[in-house]
Amino acid sequence: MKLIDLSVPISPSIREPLPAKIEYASHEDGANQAAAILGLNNSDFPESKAWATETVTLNTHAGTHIDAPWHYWPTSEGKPSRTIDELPLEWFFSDGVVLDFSSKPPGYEITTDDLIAELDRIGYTLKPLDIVLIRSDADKRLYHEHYAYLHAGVSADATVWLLDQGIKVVGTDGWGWDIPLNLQAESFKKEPREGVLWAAHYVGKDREYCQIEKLANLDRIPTPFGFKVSCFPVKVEKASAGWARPVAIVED
Ligand SMILES: N[C@@H](CC(=O)c1ccccc1NC=O)C(=O)O
Repeated sequence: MKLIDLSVPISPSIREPLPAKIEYASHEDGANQAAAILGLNNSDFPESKAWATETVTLNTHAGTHIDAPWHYWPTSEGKPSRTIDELPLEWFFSDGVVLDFSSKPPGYEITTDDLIAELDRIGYTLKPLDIVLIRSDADKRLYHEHYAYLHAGVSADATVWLLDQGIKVVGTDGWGWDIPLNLQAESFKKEPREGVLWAAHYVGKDREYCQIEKLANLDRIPTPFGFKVSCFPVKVEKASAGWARPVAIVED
């Protein structure tokens, strides 16, 4: 069995609007802290060393994470949208499928026809609860200053089509599921109209689903299907997303 890490690190080096902040406390800092809490001297600990810890300030959408329906809109399918802590675990451990759009340029909008053509090419028919992973190789540009703008996105129609196949969890190795936000804004400013800004995300108003953003290493999964994906989100109370460490599980 082979396990493939599909996550990016939580790192301040990734250029995001709200990047991660990590304050590292050394073993010496830990001895000082423990001494203060316990009424001891730091020198009471061996070599004045105790716990190393980190304090992380992190938006729920920074790093590899899973969006909950609440992220998209206050309601979904006519009910209050579910938050990340309310979703069934069964959605996050299932058969995986990689659809390869790495030959498409950054900013390309993937259509329903593109999805159907790629499924045809790999010879696979989607079934309910498959986890569909969109590969654009944007993770290879993870430390680029414009990383957030350098992926192929999925159109609203194509998103609806995936959900029509019974899919509940989709994923992308790009910064976002939609085409890059700068292209959405440009198009809207040229001709203000509905269906341009965050179009695919808003599909979640009518159809309950989750999307994994900022995946990595989809190119390392040896087969387009015939593997499992484990991607349990961290249970952040009442939150619009939870971080995850998705893994592809490939049997020998
Ligand atoms: N990728 C998400 C948004 C996102 O990641 C985000 C949204 C608001 C504030 C911070 C975010 N991520 C990290 O800074 C999107 O495409 O909408």
